[in-house]
Amino acid sequence: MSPPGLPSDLREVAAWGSSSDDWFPPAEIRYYTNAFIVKDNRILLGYKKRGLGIHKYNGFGGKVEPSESPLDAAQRELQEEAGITAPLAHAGTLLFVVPGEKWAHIDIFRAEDYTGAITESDEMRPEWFDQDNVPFDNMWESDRHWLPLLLTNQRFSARADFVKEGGQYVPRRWWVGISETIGHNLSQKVTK
Ligand SMILES: COc1nc(N)nc2c1ncn2[C@H]1C[C@H](O)[C@@H](COP(=O)(O)OP(=O)(O)OP(=O)(O)O)O1
Repeated sequence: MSPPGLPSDLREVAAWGSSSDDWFPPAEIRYYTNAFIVKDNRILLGYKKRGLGIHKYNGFGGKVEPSESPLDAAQRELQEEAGITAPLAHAGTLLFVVPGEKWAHIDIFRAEDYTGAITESDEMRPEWFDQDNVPFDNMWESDRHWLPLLLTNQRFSARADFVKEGGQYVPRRWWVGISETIGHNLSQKVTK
């Protein structure tokens, strides 16, 4: 069964953590984006130089600003952080849950092409990886369970609960499912 916060019609493809631990309780939601370029059997990742997820590889993204749609924000963040534009398509969603913090609802996008020159920014150092050599040991721990779905273009929805201990995020439980009906209205503006 899908964990709270995810659509109910999902088929489980990966789960980790003790089912005797409850999922953390609801909190206010903040919206984020994350965008990946997948081209010629390689994936473009960025090494995060500051902020949430510092020193990890990830897609390019950040907070959805008021009056932006998730797609607007994903395009803006990709340009700001990697210097490129791309025909982004929605690939999935990830709920990142930490007790005492707002829930991060992350809309994840992918594209198979881009325009512009890939450029390092203050926040990210872009780097290509072969699809069979993704640096999972230097990424968020739950990424290894949904990124293969992104690579094979299967839409997913996932939840990852972490706790913050000594300034570090430590995984507690995650769950990944797939469905044809995932997603919300991506043209809808975020109002807060
Ligand atoms: C398990 O949790 C997460 N996994 C992955 N793969 N990515 C995550 C997770 N939690 C958050 N993220 C992503 C979502 C965003 O793309 C970034 C965080 O965005 P940031 O805080 O850097 O937002 P900006 O608006 O760019 O920040 P500034 O205000 O510093 O410009 O991490």
